[in-house]
Amino acid sequence: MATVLIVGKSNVGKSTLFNKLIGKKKSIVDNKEGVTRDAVSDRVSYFGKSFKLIDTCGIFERPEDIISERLKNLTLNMLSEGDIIIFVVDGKYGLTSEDYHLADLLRKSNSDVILVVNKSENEKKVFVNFDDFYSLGFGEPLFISAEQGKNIDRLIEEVIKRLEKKGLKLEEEEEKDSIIRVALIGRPNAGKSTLFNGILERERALVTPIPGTTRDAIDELVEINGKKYLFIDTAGLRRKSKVEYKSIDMYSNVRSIKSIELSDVVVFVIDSLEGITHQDQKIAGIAENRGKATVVVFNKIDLVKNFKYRKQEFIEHFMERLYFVSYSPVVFVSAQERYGIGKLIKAIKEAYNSLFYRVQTSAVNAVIQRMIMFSPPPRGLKIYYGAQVDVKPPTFLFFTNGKKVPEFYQNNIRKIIRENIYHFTGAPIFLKFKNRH
Ligand SMILES: Nc1nc2c(ncn2[C@@H]2O[C@H](COP(=O)(O)OP(=O)(O)OP(=O)(O)O)[C@@H](O)[C@H]2O)c(=O)[nH]1
Ligand SMILES: Nc1nc2c(ncn2[C@@H]2O[C@H](COP(=O)(O)OP(=O)(O)OP(=O)(O)O)[C@@H](O)[C@H]2O)c(=O)[nH]1
Repeated sequence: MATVLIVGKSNVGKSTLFNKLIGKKKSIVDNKEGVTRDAVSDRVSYFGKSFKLIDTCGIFERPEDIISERLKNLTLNMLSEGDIIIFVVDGKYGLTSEDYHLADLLRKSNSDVILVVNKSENEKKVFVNFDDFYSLGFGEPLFISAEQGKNIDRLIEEVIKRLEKKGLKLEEEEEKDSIIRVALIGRPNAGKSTLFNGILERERALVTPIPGTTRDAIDELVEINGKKYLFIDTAGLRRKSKVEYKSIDMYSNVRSIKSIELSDVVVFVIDSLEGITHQDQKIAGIAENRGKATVVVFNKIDLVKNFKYRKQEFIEHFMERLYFVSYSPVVFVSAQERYGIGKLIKAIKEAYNSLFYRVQTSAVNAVIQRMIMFSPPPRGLKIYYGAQVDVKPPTFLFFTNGKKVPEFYQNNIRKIIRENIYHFTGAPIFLKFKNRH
């Protein structure tokens, strides 16, 4: 993967910039000098393109400081690893000998350098030192404010332009790993244990128990047809001693939410005789919110009289109560009679694959343009173009004129994507909007 390093003396805002570029909080930001101790690395994703970003530890001027010396050597070794170096200087306090020293090193190492003047929210102040920045010898500097997000997109675009000019491939690969993490969630007595045991038995699965993240949780790695599934928090499910675990907290919010967080696919087990409750709705909402794939299981269909003729009723019940995850596959099962289990496994796999599916930018824009024509956005709102920018969950970014996009129109966009490009069965679609200017 193409690699970009952030280099600069202490306290110029490297960690702040790193966080801004990756969009998460990862390195520690502190206004004491030398707080960033180790190099941190992560991926920057931008319109389906990505590169690896490394926040280097600071280079310090005092050779008598042993730790700093070690860090300095580390950084020097790293310079050779970077395809591009983002050299950060401080626009608020201007240049010091450290910056010139570092510039020398960078020139000697033949690195491709983008000079970035951070803390440039106050342009007047910056302009006092304008010539100084040129004198570093890296051409025209880019003035940014990591803290306020100013010119961050321009910086990313410049990085991408230069990386591509070097012939480096930036198209994102799928980041699927080989294990599908599954949580079985449902009210007490819905039949989760019976279902889990049914899966193990019916699929003649290979099972490896793994201690989970909470003290009394057990995750189990199950291999079905050569594919690995990690079932999250099966402590209450496997060999249930009814007295020990019965009902107490398998549906307590905290425990369910924890399981949801750890999983890729959430399987909602519903007792067909009881139907979907308010609690089920709440938990499904949480799963959707966290970007998890969902599968809905109506269990105990052996107890439903005339089930064959009543299937549609259940579907309608699902659409009414769980309309916000209406993209989920619905599977009818009798855990006790081991019926429907193969279909359930297929649905889990499909939902998981949807999480990672990527559609083409041209397709997104074609359908969005049509949508704008036939069902125009509310007055004052303009949507220009967009692209899928991420997976897990599939996330789309649209450029607008900055007007708020109402919820109903966002739902229209999702619907249009599902109906005309890819259905993303089981996966939520996240939307982001950005002012073009
Ligand atoms: N005014 C202003 N301050 C900033 C900006 N970016 C970062 N800072 C501040 O500068 C200080 C240093 O930021 P860091 O991101 O920790 O700097 P660093 O280069 O990683 O520092 P070391 O850990 O010492 O290497 C913090 O107090 C930040 O809040 C900016 O764009 N404008
Ligand atoms: N008839 C019928 N009974 C079922 C089915 N699935 C589960 N049951 C019964 O429903 C009861 C509850 O099943 P469990 O598997 O213990 O349910 P659970 O969701 O694990 O329950 P908690 O541990 O309380 O959360 C048991 O008596 C099961 O035998 C089914 O498909 N059909």
